[in-house]
Amino acid sequence: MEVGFLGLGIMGKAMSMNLLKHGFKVTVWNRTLSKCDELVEHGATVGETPAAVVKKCKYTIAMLSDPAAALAVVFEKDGVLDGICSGKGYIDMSTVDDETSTKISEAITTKGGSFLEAPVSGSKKPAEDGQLVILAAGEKALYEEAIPAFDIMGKKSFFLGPVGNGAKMKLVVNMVMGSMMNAFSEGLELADKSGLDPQTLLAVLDLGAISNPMFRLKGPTMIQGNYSPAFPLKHQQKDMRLALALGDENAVPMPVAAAANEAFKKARSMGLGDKDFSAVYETVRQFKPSSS
Ligand SMILES: NC(=O)C1=CN([C@@H]2O[C@H](COP(=O)(O)OP(=O)(O)OC[C@H]3O[C@@H](n4cnc5c(N)ncnc54)[C@H](OP(=O)(O)O)[C@@H]3O)[C@@H](O)[C@H]2O)C=CC1
Ligand SMILES: O=CCCC(=O)O
Repeated sequence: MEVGFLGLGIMGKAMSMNLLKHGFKVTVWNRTLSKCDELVEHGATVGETPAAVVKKCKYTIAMLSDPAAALAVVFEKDGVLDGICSGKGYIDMSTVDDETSTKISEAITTKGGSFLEAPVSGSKKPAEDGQLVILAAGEKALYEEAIPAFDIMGKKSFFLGPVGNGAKMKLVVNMVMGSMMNAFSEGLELADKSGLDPQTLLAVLDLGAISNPMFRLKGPTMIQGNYSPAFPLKHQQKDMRLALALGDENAVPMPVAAAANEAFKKARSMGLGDKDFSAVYETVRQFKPSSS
């Protein structure tokens, strides 16, 4: 099977590499061209523009940073729309809002192509290991055709109905995750400042009702102050912002998520946007009294 892949950041690189390793023919494109090199070493070919990739491949997947990037790659000159036509499928796996996804879907289908949104749960390591959770919505026939690729990239795929439902599900999940990360950061700091060993807190949390993979994975590195990016903080803040907008639209009060968003914004203002989202811990760590 031949697929195109647009966007070779942390996630796109791992996902396209997995497709290559499992025998797919992959044509890649990335705005910063040099990021294609490693994929080429593993057998990928490079398309000069998104349009060139779409013209070459029956199916094209995108994994881009945010709504602005997802829209630019489709609508700008030599973008996806310049290559799409009947018989071709476009699958956007970026985390965006439902309005962005709907705009892209309408443009693709107007030109005769088919569209699926398919954002993912799971980060760098699950992407490398083919263990993502895929939250697809849009054209059911394209979903079924994409299953061989989804089965390589993920451990479970959901089909959630019309375009927008995948984007919304992803934003709800990441809103919960971002709120949890802030509560966890405060807990680590509270343990430390009140004379407890944060490592013991991790052991206690892991044995109780709120044990979860995120605390288990991120706790030890947060205590070390190691924020090597798996999920960049700027993207988590984008997801909180988009989830809060969804809350506005549906009149859902979300005071916890709003506070978490402020903490991520604070972290960005501290220059932590490209660090892992767990670096939000630094927003509570920095307020420790200098005498302590
Ligand atoms: N990292 C994670 O754990 C997860 C991330 N996600 C989501 O997946 C998406 C990608 O995340 P991730 O790989 O971490 O992000 P990265 O920041 O590592 O990569 C972003 C990609 O988007 C491209 N890009 C940004 N702006 C533009 C633009 N204007 N035009 C064209 N290309 C652009 C970048 O190109 P360039 O290299 O040129 O900058 C790069 O390929 C995001 O929506 C994120 O929220 C979802 C699940 C987990
Ligand atoms: O969008 C990023 C999600 C990260 C994760 O699910 O671990």
